[in-house]
Amino acid sequence: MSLFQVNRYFGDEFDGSTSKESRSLELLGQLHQKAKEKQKQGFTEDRIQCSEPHADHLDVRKKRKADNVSSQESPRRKKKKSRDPVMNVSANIHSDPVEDEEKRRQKVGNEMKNNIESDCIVNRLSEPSAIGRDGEVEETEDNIPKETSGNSSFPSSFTVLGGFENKPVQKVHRVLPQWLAQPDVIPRDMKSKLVPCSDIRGLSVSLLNQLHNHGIQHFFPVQAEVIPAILEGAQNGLLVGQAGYELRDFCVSAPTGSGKTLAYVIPVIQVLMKRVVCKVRALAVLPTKELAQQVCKVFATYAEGTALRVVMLTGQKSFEAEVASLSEQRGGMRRCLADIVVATPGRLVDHINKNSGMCLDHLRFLIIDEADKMIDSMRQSWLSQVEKAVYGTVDQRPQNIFRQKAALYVTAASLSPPQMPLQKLLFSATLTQNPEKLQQLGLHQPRLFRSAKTESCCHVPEPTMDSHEPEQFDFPQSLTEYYLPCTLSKKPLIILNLILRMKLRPILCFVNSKMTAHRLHLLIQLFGGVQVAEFSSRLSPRERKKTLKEFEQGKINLLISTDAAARGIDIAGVKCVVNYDAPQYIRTYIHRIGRTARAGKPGLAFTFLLGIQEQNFLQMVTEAGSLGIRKHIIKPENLKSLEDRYEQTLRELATVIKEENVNRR
Ligand SMILES: Nc1ncnc2c1ncn2[C@@H]1O[C@H](COP(=O)(O)OP(=O)(O)OP(=O)(O)O)[C@@H](O)[C@H]1O
Repeated sequence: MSLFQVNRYFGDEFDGSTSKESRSLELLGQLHQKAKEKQKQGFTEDRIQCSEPHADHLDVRKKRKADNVSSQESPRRKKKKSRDPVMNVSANIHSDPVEDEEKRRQKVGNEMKNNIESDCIVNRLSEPSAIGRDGEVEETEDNIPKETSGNSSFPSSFTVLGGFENKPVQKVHRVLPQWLAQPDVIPRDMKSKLVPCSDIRGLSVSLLNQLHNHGIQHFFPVQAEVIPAILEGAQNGLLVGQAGYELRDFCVSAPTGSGKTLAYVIPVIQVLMKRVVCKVRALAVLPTKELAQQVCKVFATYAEGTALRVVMLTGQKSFEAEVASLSEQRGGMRRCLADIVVATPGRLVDHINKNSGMCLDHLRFLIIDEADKMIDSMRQSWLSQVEKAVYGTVDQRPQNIFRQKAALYVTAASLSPPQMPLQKLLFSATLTQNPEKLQQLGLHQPRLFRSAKTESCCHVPEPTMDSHEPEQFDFPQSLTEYYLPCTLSKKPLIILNLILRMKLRPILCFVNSKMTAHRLHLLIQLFGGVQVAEFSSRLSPRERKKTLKEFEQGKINLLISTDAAARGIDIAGVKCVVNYDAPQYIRTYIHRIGRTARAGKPGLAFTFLLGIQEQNFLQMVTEAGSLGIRKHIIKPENLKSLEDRYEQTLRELATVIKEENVNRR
């Protein structure tokens, strides 16, 4: 017995009562009838088209012409065309009725096949490599223009891909504003361009004495350029800008360690020392607590012997203690206790919003140090909060004749009442040359001071919109840069070799994470022979301060740090910087290596590079304007004697880390 019985479907009308033969004959008859009807229909349509000229008429003639041409074509091509379902209609009319059933079934199959073929052709059009591989495809290629242009057997719903003209995209050249394109040049050579302090006009004797007492007889080039420019703007005193106008803002771009801090500390002290009433007139904003602390110390040093008071707002003290240092209540009045405020942006905003004693109505200087970093933190909108606190709203403004007003176009109305100037002073070793970024700072008629060898060297490469051209920076002249090709496993041995064998100490060593800083510090501590410490956000601000002090005092030979110490930190006597982990960005590299070779003193920078990092890193550094980075190879035999001890230390380290993890839980 068979598992399946195969029955044939004869149509809806077939009820099984008539015999199969008579049913077939009946169907054949129906087919004949349909064929005759179709033939008649075609005949009538032809006659209508002949008698009534129509737009389609031309198409039909073209089609017929194409049919005639196709009849003269090669048999292979003919065969291909005969698969077209449209062409098959007329063939069916004159065919043998017995074969019709079979052909009908084939027709459906052919239609599907033709559609698939058309698809393939369309797809091949977008694949130039596929065209012309064999005769058939070449034939298709010949037909493309005819078929896509209108009367084709192609289903019109297909979109033909490709065929776009490959036009070269033109570079959009931006024109830099004049102040960026033509800056005031600061000579690069720090040693030969020193200017005696007494040559700068407008500095008081007491301030000159202070400078002398701190071993400064000459100003560095950046100081010699910027100090007189700031003093000049303050010739009219604190209340009115030069000739009654709002003052120009300054941007200063000079290498690390070139003395930018004194370039603003000295003139600000000089201008403010004549003040009568204590008000916050200078505000310096810095990205980290350590930097704010350092700058605050410099301000305090040079404010000694004057009535000026310097206050720091970084969160190192409690909020209440900071509030008390800013103002006091006396006789029903709030009295300001700070002339110069040095702050980090977060803490500053806290005081603006929560401390009623924080009054910026009389602010004369807004100093933004590490300006490029501060632009990055602009999302915190600290600057707009400061400006709001300075200019206030119309109703909040005090009714005195001198009032702070945001700088506008100069008109008779804008100059009455006289404007009380607020001048922004921006400083960085890696100041952006991107006008759009600088625009975020709302600068008023800015003036740029930029370090360069000669005036002609000060050309700022114009950025193009489509290519992110690398920015160029100035590197310290007294710095020698090296890179050390190495493998991951050899890195700890190499740093041990630098400090134990080559006697390069103190070393400031940078890593990319606080975990690496901690573990490398443990490893070297366990190895012995080196006074090592770590510096990262793992430590409290108090611990960090203590560590930096000990490093400065020479109690620590090797300080392993994250980028927390990369910017601005001024530690005297750092002879060597090591990039244990290569920095990812050029700005990070410039600030890290800038912790040595400061104030014109010599310094060394070593960067450990894995094979995979070498090419990109060297390209990045060269494009940024490095004075030259040399290869330094440490011979494997130099590391050999350290290896046994190192292996043992690694095992000890594993135990220590395990214990640490247990204690943490
Ligand atoms: N005229 C000068 N004579 C001698 N030493 C100076 C002079 N000016 C500054 N210095 C010293 O040079 C060192 C670097 O100065 P400073 O920290 O201001 O550099 P910087 O340009 O701000 O560097 P960075 O970009 O890294 O912050 C400091 O130790 C400072 O005391």
